[in-house]
Amino acid sequence: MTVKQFQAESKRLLDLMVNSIYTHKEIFLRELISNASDAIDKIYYKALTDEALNFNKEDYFIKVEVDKLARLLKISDTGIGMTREELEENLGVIAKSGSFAFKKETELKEGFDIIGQFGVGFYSAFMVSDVVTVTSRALGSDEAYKWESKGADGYTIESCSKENVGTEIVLKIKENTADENYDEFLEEYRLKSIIKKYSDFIRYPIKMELIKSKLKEGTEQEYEQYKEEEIVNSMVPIWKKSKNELTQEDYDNFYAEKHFGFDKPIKHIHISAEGTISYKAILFIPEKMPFDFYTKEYEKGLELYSNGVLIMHKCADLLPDYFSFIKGMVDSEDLSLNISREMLQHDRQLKLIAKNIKTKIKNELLDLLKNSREKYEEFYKSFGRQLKYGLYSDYGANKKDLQDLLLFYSSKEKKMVTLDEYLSRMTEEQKYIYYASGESIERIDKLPQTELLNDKGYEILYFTDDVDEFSIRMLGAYKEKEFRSVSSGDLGIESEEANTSDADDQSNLDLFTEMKELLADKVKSVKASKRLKNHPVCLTNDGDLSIEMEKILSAMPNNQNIKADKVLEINVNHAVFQQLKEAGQGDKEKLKLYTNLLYNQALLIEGLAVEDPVEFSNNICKLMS
Ligand SMILES: Nc1ncnc2c1ncn2[C@@H]1O[C@H](COP(=O)(O)OP(=O)(O)OP(=O)(O)O)[C@@H](O)[C@H]1O
Repeated sequence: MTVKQFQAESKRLLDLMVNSIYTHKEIFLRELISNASDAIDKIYYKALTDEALNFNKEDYFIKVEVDKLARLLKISDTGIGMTREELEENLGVIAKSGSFAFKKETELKEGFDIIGQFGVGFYSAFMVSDVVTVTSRALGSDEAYKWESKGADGYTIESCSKENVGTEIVLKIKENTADENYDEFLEEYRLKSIIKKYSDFIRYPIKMELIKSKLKEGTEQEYEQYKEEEIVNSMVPIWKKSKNELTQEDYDNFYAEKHFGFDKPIKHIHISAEGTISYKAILFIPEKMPFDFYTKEYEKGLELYSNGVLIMHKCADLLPDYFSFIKGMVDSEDLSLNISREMLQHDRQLKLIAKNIKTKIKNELLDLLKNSREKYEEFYKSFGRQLKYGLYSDYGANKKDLQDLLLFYSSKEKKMVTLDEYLSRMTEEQKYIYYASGESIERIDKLPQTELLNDKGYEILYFTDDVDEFSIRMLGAYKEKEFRSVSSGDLGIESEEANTSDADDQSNLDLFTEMKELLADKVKSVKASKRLKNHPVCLTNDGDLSIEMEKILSAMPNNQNIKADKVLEINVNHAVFQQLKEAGQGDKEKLKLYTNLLYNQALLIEGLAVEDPVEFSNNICKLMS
């Protein structure tokens, strides 16, 4: 029998397969089952158009059988089969229109992960087997042919006999090597789990003979083994069912079965889109944060199916980072099974799907916020931070999409509020949306900087998350209202307060200049406060960087010691100020002591560390004695 040569392209691919060190070799089974399913589809469609043909669903199935001793794995189908010519054409020539050819030789040599990047169809069988034998009888033919190959050296074709129409692929599974275990592909239970994982939703039954054990009749402890044929796949994908056919439990089960999370999702989104793009998707909004969510290990993405066949476990391109918590799957008939990861990024269909999904998720979240506030707040506790990251990532490109999903604690309402709710309560003369940053609600409650605003009855949003201020800075304004920190130099309040009347008289200004000199570059200036009521001092900032941001930046690993420009504000109506004034008029030592004490108090209130605790404590003693 003459050995025929493969086409050059096919030979290259085969070489790669035979010598592959790819770690997910199990996908060969997905590829073969997918081909078998396609072959049954073809008969099915023929039957739809040809009255002479009857499609009897029970006659159509895929079967996976193992002969452990002989190291053989057989995948057979009752599909359309192949003629001799088709065997030559389909298996001797690489069918891919260029996905493979488009990679340059050099890239392939450098270990380009072709298998991971491309579904590779039939040839993937050579990753796990030494010899592949395909026996096929085409629909309408009495003859059958056997195609056989040991890999890149070529293949043979001869006629043979086969009882039924269809194709049988027998793989001679490789022997184990020091690094690779091939025996697993001869274990029924391993095969079953591979089928469940990748081909669960193939429309036709995938049958396997599984060894089971049962109690021997008449005994109480003796077991005997027997074989039983089982359909391994569930066949109908839940996403292809209509929404009214499904219960909440169905969705919850699907979530659990797919290992999307251990919690119960807060909401599912079942999409069935048709039109310019057609796809189906089931997405979940989880309730609890996965333990690794805010670590590098966490991988975002959705399962991607092409017409019921899983092509990618985590397709990251389907989700923007700020929705990285979303779990689920997408199935589209418009996507090729063999699309590469690289090509996916540029795939127009996929981009459209991703855009569509993004809008749907946003709308569902808005709906949750509007109609199930409690649930939304629960969700926000876990993932609000991610939404806020989304605000400032990509240079704020997504801020419009995300701004209405934000929640902050309100000084007035004593609960989480949206920016829109804040706006609805603003009075006409209120210029800005005010916020205060701090470690916790309790701490912010006590911040002296909030006194004036509270007095005026203005609502303050509390920023307790370290991303808050950064993301709000990116947002800049909400519906044309700018944000303003309670610590910022200008609060935009026309001061009709009497307490500032003598604040700027010359003697005070001289005193402040002197205090500034004593504090040197610790502060940018010392001045009379317009915002303090009961507290003697506070720190505010002059410039873009707030004190809160300074704290966050200095806690980062690559701390560059960036400092906010601090202003020490003094309450000129406070009893302490009189003492300070008196000290300033002659007792320089006392002025130094008071200035230091006040400055350190302001640091403590702000949650900043006192620079020299020993000196601070000595100063208190000095004051007492
Ligand atoms: N079990 C089968 N029954 C009938 N024809 C088959 C079978 N397996 C493979 N073929 C034929 O061989 C061709 C090549 O298969 P291969 O898996 O390499 O690529 P493909 O299936 O065309 O591509 P894709 O995997 O992207 O669908 C198929 O298109 C099909 O015509």
